[in-house]
Amino acid sequence: MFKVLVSDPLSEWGLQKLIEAQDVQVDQKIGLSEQELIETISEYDALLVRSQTEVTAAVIEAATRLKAIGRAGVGVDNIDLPAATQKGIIVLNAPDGNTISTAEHSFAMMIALARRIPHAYFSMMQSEWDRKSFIGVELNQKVLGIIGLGRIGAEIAKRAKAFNMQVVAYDPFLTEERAKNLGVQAATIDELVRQSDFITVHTPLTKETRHLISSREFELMKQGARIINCARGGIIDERALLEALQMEKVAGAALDVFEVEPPINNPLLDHPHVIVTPHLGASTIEAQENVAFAVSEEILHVLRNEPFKNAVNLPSIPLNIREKLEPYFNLSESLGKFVAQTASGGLQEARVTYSGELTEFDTSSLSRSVLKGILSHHLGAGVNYVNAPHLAKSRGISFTEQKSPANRGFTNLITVTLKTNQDENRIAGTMINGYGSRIVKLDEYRIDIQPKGHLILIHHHDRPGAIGNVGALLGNNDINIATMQVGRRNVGGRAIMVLEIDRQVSAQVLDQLNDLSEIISVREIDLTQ
Ligand SMILES: NC(=O)C1=CN([C@@H]2O[C@H](COP(=O)(O)OP(=O)(O)OC[C@H]3O[C@@H](n4cnc5c(N)ncnc54)[C@H](O)[C@@H]3O)[C@@H](O)[C@H]2O)C=CC1
Ligand SMILES: O=C(O)C(=O)COP(=O)(O)O
Repeated sequence: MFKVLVSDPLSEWGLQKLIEAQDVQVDQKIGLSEQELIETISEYDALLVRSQTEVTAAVIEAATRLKAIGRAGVGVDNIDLPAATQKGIIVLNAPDGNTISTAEHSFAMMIALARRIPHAYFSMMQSEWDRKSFIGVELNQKVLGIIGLGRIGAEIAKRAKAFNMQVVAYDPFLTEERAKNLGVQAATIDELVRQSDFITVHTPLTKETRHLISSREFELMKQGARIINCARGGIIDERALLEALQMEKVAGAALDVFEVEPPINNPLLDHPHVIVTPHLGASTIEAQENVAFAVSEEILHVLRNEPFKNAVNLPSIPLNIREKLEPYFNLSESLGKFVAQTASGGLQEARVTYSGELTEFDTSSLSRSVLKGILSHHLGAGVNYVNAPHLAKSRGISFTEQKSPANRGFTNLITVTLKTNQDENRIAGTMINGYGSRIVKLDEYRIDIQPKGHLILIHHHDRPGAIGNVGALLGNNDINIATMQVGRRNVGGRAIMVLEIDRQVSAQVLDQLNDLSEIISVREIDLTQ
């Protein structure tokens, strides 16, 4: 039974799939302190949060069985991603579910700011009828600067066009084609800041975007510009914003998010030209159902070892590519496991080479599988797709991937070379239509074996009787040989045998094999897990 902890308020409807799953127990414990979370997290296989729960390094450290953290929303800045990645915990989000709600909220904030609706409402609540103090401005024909033209930014752009605004956008990943399709003018951040009457930010909060709008940018702005932040507190420098408001450089600001939430003693809240909401961008019935449903599904997939899509600490693979690569995952991992078991000494370098049709794809996910296979031989079950690159790096193992046009007669080929401080070993495998995966090369020897089960790899001298002696010895020890492959380069030279056997052999039998004449070395290869 998997145990899932929900530590922020999530839509009950959205959670249904998880609650109804026979193999899952869901506990909802809302508003836990960091200490309480640390004390309880070791019971859980998955944790589901929104933006309130701070999933700190200390929480992750205490999470001994956690496989996944699900974020019912977009921003994952409340989760210590490096700590999760290092521990091999998959962090998932629900990036599409709250786009429209947040875009609509940003637009609502822009209009409320332009027409001073909250101030007018507050005045009427004081029994006033003041029609002079709340003169606003139109959006019509104004320039809207959008910083971060992702999902939400793009929805804002569409709506702004309907209001007859001229839209300029800054996003380092904005292509000319996308700008054209959305009818926006691409600009640098300085150009955007200089031209815009309204500026709205829609980037994630990262090292690069922290204080993206600060004193320098406020100085460049048009007199009387208006600012909207419904993305993350900290993208706009709050101190610089307050100064710009006090100097009347900025005519108003609409804020849904703050550097510290909830904001305590934040002077911006007392400024007459600031309007605020308590991080409500995603707070609609629709968005909450969407994100809770999406993240519940993803958590179920991770727990049940099924494919999932929205991991933020794993490279994302488009569905059509994933379908093409799917058959290669087991092969890649088995090649890694196999070659690691043939090596002696400390690992130094691993290289994966893709040939044939595989050169057309982004194969980084397959490389992760190879690396997982290699490292799991040494480091056990703690290695997974998420932390394998980190573990290799932290142990000084260099890991490279390359593509080679030479396919050596195979329509696809994955070759793994593993270098240690004592030797270098190479293995190659392929997928054959209708036959599945095969290991086709070990160092310089051509072979043909299925990468599965218990295997014995023997290096020997190619002399009469060598193979018979091995067969007899295993037979005498009641070990059945399912298949056997022999490879040699020249008659009477060095050769290899790969035997598939029905069960694990004892160390004693391996020693006896080693002692047979003509045998150079014996290795047991376990590909059962
Ligand atoms: N107030 C709320 O309740 C909500 C806030 N958000 C916030 O909105 C942000 C945006 O969400 P989406 O549009 O769904 O994400 P997205 O990933 O689709 O878009 C983010 C865009 O920012 C761009 N970007 C990254 N670094 C940049 C930089 N230095 N300068 C300019 N652009 C940069 C990216 O290229 C991307 O196009 C989220 O990261 C989240 O923090 C999201 C949902 C609800
Ligand atoms: O999805 C996001 O990034 C949000 O900021 C929404 O936050 P929330 O889930 O409403 O706490």
